[in-house]
Amino acid sequence: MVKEQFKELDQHYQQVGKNINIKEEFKNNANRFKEFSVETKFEKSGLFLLDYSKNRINKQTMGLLLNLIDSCKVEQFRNDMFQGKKINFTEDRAVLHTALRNRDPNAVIMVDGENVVKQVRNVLLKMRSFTDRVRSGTWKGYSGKKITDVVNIGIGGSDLGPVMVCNALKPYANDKELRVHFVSNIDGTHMAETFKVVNPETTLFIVASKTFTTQETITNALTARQWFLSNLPKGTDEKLAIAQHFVALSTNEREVTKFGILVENMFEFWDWVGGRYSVWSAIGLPVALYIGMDRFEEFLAGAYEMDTHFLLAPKHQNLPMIMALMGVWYNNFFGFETNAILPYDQYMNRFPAYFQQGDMESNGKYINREGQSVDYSTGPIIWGEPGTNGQHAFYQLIHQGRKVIPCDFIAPVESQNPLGSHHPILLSNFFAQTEALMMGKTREQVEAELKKDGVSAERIAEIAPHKVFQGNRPTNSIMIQKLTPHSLGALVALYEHKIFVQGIIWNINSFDQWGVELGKQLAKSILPELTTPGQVSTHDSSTNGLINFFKTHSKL
Ligand SMILES: O=P(O)(O)OC[C@H]1O[C@@](O)(CO)[C@@H](O)[C@@H]1O
Repeated sequence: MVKEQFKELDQHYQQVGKNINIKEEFKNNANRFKEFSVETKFEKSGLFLLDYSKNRINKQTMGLLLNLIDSCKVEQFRNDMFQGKKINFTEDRAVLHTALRNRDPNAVIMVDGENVVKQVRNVLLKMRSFTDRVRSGTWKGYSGKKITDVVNIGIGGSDLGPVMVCNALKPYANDKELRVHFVSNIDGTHMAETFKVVNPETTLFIVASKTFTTQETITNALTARQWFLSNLPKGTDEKLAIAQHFVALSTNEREVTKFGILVENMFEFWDWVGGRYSVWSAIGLPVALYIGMDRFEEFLAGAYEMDTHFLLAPKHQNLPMIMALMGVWYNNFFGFETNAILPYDQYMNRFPAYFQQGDMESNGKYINREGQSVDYSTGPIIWGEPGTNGQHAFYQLIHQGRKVIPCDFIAPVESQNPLGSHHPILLSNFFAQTEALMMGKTREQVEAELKKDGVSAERIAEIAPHKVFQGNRPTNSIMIQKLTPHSLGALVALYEHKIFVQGIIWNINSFDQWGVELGKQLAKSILPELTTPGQVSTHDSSTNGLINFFKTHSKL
């Protein structure tokens, strides 16, 4: 049964859509690029070009896809989100990561009778004062030395965002002055390797956890505190030392205090900030420490520009809506189940990973807003690596595999490191890959090339089929002027709103994450079994077998 709003599109897909050949579409329409691309210039985030012409669409397709925006009431839900309505209905929460970056001095966004914008701005002021003190050396460690290293202890949205942004905005930092390190995995290696490279005297630990109950984070934080205290010179005031070297980012003051971090060293955020949407909040403190508060606020401002675009741009020129509709077209009609994000910028090396959580934790669901199981596909599998590296790893499958992978190619016009001919070479690959994926290479072209190279007819007959590229492989190309705090903020917000639009079209709640609970629950019951004597028989034979293999051979 096709979702009611998909009916017309499904007809179009069956009659026309599934046979669209992009190369043919270009041949028959010299204006195709113009008609299926959006170029916009943001005041601060600069130029943005979305070229979606290399997709399996024609004008009729786009018209029908755009109808989904109306038939699924996307704009109504969007306005509800921005206004603080509790659209996260399973947790009875508003969804207001947009409030965190709202730059309108007169903004009023009410949640439970409070103007949340005031709270947001108070925390930003506190972050600014703190980062200024740490970066200037006014904030000292227990031995009177300035902070040289920040260790952010967090996982999921309390890690991936700061990691991605610090990597992407490294040109705006000064590693000689202040380095940031990230510990997320409960695997002791993560903490142990970090201890090797930081000096407790000059290290600031940030315990980042929205709930302040996440097992990995609290365990890592306790280990860090123990390591820190064990390195304190005899007679040092431990409470004072903790106060100088540990801060918390959380919504949970009670647990923060219980851990031993002073309330004045806690940077708060709120339950209407989803973990995977929290980099704009106090969770962004490591970013602000690394690149400075001014740059962090530029990052916020870039996102605010994209928010405004999302609110005001007509749907046929609305970047998040178009990106979302391309994804729905492939996910729900072609059955292409993954989406590769391929940034041609080494600084964006953690961008795909960031949106693995952002997208898959938002839309990896099967129950709709009415509590029923849906019978259509929802969130895609998100993956990707920077270009050109991916070309030497998985592009074989993207070009000639049986699975079609819709890809987002992203590149800056300007490099942060204009070294020799590197950037033109990088961009020549960026341009070539989407052309090759779309055009392919016919058998005739392959044979003509081989013949020209003097290859024997017999060898041509043998090798030619392997060198044919079917083409018609869909891609989006996004070009920005340069990777800056502004443009990165806008780009991240673009993807956030793409995810939002798809979730509304799929009629699911993109803002809870009940699916992460069962594993945690079972892990909690297994943990004590690993250290109590004797064999385990409380599980299925596989889990019992695995646990007992571990217990037999472990030195624990
Ligand atoms: O910030 P915290 O509360 O420690 O949660 C960390 C991460 O854990 C989750 O899997 C939820 O449990 C992600 O949604 C979240 O970003």
